[in-house]
Parts: sequence; structure tokens; C-alpha cells
Amino acid sequence: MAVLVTGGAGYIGSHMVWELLDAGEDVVVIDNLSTGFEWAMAPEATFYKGDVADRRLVRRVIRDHSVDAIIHFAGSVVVPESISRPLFYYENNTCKSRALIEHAVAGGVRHFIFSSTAAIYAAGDSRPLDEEALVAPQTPYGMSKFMVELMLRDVAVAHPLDYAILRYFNVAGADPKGRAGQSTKGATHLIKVVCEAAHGRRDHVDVYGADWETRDGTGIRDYIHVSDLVLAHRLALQRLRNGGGNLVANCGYGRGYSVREVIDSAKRVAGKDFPVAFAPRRPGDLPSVIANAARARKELAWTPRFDAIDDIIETSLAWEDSLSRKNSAA
Ligand SMILES: NC(=O)c1ccc[n+]([C@@H]2O[C@H](COP(=O)([O-])OP(=O)(O)OC[C@H]3O[C@@H](n4cnc5c(N)ncnc54)[C@H](O)[C@@H]3O)[C@@H](O)[C@H]2O)c1
Ligand SMILES: O=c1ccn([C@@H]2O[C@H](COP(=O)(O)OP(=O)(O)O[C@H]3O[C@H](CO)[C@H](O)[C@H](O)[C@H]3O)[C@@H](O)[C@H]2O)c(=O)[nH]1
Repeated sequence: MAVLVTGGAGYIGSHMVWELLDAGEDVVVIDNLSTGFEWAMAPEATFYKGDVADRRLVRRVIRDHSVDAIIHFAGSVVVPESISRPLFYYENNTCKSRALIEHAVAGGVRHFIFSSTAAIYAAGDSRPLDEEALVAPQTPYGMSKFMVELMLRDVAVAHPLDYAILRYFNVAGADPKGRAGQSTKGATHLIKVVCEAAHGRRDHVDVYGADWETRDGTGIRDYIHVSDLVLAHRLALQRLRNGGGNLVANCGYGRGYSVREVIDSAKRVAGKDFPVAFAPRRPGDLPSVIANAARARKELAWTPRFDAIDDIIETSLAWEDSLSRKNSAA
């Protein structure tokens, strides 16, 4: 019996692979390496380079490895790109997920865990968002993900497949053992940007807006450590295998840090200063996005281990260190 991790060569997927291997699972990965890296994957996982919509490949992998569960990370994740290339996002995130779900049903896979996002919520005010908050995706990225949620609900009624839909808030950090981290090229995520600046790989950090209605004027987000996030997936897998039933749950900590607080943490933890510039607000940004993640804690008995911002920054900085060493060795 094996778990198929799609997108296992990417940032979150590569952490998932380690989490499953550490728990003694047999892991198989399908990834087309469009944004992932083969070297990022644990060598103990069986890797197939290919597309999640490739019928022959997916059905062969399910059969040959007796796959009972799929954890589906593969997709395109850059929100502004989804606005300029909506059809690509609907193809890669929605149509290809539909194909994967069809192959899963045909192959007798019983459990499906899906990477969804806080970007599906309307997020009109600054209150913590629970799973019943208004869903109204503001971008093709968010919509491309929400359509997969809808498909999974319908498929689970008609076929013997159950699901966990996990809606991530701002994912950050790296494996505390240094085995995985975020290697995305040209990343725009705040914590990655700040850690690159602390490393001298960027000459400064832009703060997008200091005039938001927040405690210090800068944007507030609920940063969740990637290792806590993949733990929630493993617990969701356990729940499905134990017959716990379908689940939709937010993944965040229920608290937020501002851009200024993140920058201060990076300077403190790195012991280095770097220039900060104040820039206009970024189109589409919101003042504050925070999860109410009570359901994940209760239903999954999930207890986060790395919820201090300094821990998130420390592991990210350590990963930037190892990337610098890799680059200078290459
Ligand atoms: N990073 C975040 O903050 C965040 C937040 C919410 C949701 N998510 C979701 O989590 C998942 C993983 O995100 P990530 O940050 O690790 O991104 P990533 O780009 O690092 O990983 C995605 C992986 O999927 C692969 N891939 C893409 N399309 C594919 C296809 N058609 N067939 C096979 N492989 C394919 C890529 O090569 C890559 O390895 C995504 O589905 C994303 O929407 C991420
Ligand atoms: O160089 C930067 C980068 C970001 N920010 C600010 O930092 C905060 C976080 O921005 P990120 O780009 O790190 O993340 P977002 O909140 O924009 O979006 C992320 O979280 C969303 C869920 O809330 C989606 O999941 C989405 O895929 C993911 O990119 C925002 O206030 C942003 O304006 C800066 O000030 N400077």
C-alpha cells in the first residue's frame, strides 16, 4: 500500500514526502518538474516524471504501487500570473485535477487530500476566517482551486472516495532537520524575500503599504510552518483511513504577524541588518488574513510545533544557507 504525492518535487510536497517516510509510509511521487526539482525529493520515494492528467501513467502508478491515497499538491501557485494567464490556471489546476480524480476513482483509490487555499475566501474584513466564511475567490488562482473542492464533494457522493480539503494560509519555513525548504526561483512570498535579503541575495525588501488599518500600518498574515502543515496532512490521512469521514479545514495558527514584525524577526534571528523601502500597496492585497483553525485542531488532534515567528524564520534562514552552499558548489 502506498501514498501517491503529486507535486512531491515542489516546496510543500517535498516536505510531505519526508513526513510520510518518517512515519514509515511507502511513498510514490508524480511531478512534471515545471517548478519543482528532482534533487529536492527524498531518494527513498519512488519518482515518476510526468503529468497528473496522464491517464496511462497515473493508472499504472496506482496499480503497480497499490495506491490507497493521493495527496494532491501539483499545480500552479502564482496569484498574479493566474490573472494574466487564467486559461492556463484553469487547465493546470482545475482540468488536470479533474482528470486525476477520474483516474483515482477508476483505480480504486479510497482517500484524496487536496491543497486548497485561503485565497478562496471573500476576506472582506479582518476577523479570523472559519470554514463557513463567505467563499468568493477574487482571482483565477482561487477559483481554479475552489472548483476542485466542488468536484471532490460531488465525486465523494457518487463513488467510494473520501476527501480532506485543507485550506492553507501563508505557508513558510523549512524542515528543521534541513532536508527540504523552498527553492522556488524568483519567489515573491514575504518570508522567502526577507530571508534572501538577510543573506545578501537581495539588496532590500519592499514593504507594500504602511498605511493599512492594522496595528503598525503594514499587512498582517497567518504564517504557518510547512512542517506543521504537512503534519496536518498526515493526520488527515490517518483520519480518512480510520473512517473519520470527509473534512474541510483551514490550516493556520489563528494569529497574525505584520510585515514589520516579520522583518524585525529576520533581523533579530539572522543578527544582520538589511535595507527596507516603503512602497505603495500591492494590487489585490488585504490588510489582514487570519485563520480560525479550531476545526483542524479538534478534528485532527493537530498540535502545531513551530508556531513562533522566530522558529519559522530560523528554519527558512538555515535553508537559504544550504542553498547558498549548493550554488557555490555547483
Ligand atoms: N505555498 C503556499 O503558500 C500555498 C498556499 C496555499 C495553497 N498552496 C497549494 O499547495 C500546493 C503546493 O504549492 P507549493 O508552494 O509547494 O508550489 P510548488 O510550485 O513548489 O510545487 C508544485 C509542484 O507541482 C508540480 N506540478 C505543477 N503542475 C503539474 C502537473 N500538471 N503535473 C505534475 N506536476 C505538476 C511542480 O513541478 C511542482 O513541483 C499547490 O497546489 C498550491 O496551490 C500553496
Ligand atoms: O516583498 C514583499 C512581499 C510581501 N509583502 C507583504 O507581505 C504580506 C504577505 O505577502 P505574501 O506575498 O507572502 O503572501 P500573500 O498573503 O499575498 O499570499 C499567500 O497567501 C494566500 C492565502 O492567504 C494564498 O495562499 C497565496 O497563494 C499566497 O501567495 C502581504 O501583506 C504583502 O503585501 C511585502 O510587503 N513585501
